[in-house]
Amino acid sequence: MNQHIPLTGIFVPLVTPFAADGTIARPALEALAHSLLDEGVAGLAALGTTAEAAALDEAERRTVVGVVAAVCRGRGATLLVGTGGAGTRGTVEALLALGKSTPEAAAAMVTVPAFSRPGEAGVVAHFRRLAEASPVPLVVYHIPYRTGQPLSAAALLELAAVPGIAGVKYAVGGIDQDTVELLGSAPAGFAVLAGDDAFLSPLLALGAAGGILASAHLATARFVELAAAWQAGEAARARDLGHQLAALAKAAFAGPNPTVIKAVLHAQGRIPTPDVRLPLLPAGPVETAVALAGTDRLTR
Ligand SMILES: O=C(O)C1=N[C@H](C(=O)O)C[C@H](O)C1
Repeated sequence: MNQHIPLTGIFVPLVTPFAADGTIARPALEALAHSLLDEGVAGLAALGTTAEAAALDEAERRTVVGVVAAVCRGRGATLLVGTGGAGTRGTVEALLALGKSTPEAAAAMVTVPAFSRPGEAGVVAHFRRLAEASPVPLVVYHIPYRTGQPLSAAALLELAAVPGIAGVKYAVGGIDQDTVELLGSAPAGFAVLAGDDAFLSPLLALGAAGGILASAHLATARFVELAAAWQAGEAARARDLGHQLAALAKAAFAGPNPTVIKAVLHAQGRIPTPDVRLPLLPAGPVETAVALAGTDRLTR
């Protein structure tokens, strides 16, 4: 098992930039990764939802991980890699392959099995099996509005006690009793990372270790500043900045992720096209202009 690296701060799940011919724009991906690290993020996540991982073929996924891993290696940054699928056996195989190909990955981000709705006990058994077999620590990616599988605080705390499970990317679309219970009872060393951009600030206020956030492609240094402000207990400053960044996140998610973010990155000249792959459709001009203006307000 990999050295257990503390997962704190802001992580950006990178978009996959495409060239005009539809291939992966490797130089743009590399430059984007460097620019985010220059702005102070703790690390990068390859092959998140934001990367359109489901629309990439196996060779393209290898390319993305290779580029992002090389940047993280060179910069001493923490690397997370989205891995696995809805089945336990296939996910074990994917984790073993990740351990071989990318042993420096600090953790594999593994989604709660989608679509089969196995129930809480099934989810816990799934992750126990993965953690036993995996050469890489796991971050449970809990996003019930995508997977269809809710989890109580009790189930998440059961997962938190499993050796080899380093944290949870928490994206339940709100804050409720389970959220408060989870953050109040999570063991030391288990990282609760915000995965819903609009709820980053309140989750940090409740004690989250950081966040994995697509909208942190934009106004990156301000997201880093927000995490640092909550860490330092500067509540007034953090609260104000948190509200501004929540507004930016709302604009960045006005279309399906990552359509608006790609459009803004393209408008900023940071990626060669705003292109996304079907079934996603490109962001419209209005959403793009609103998110671009919001980014400009926070970065000027
Ligand atoms: O790719 C990710 O990781 C993220 N995906 C979420 C989603 O698309 O639902 C959003 C979050 O910002 C990061």
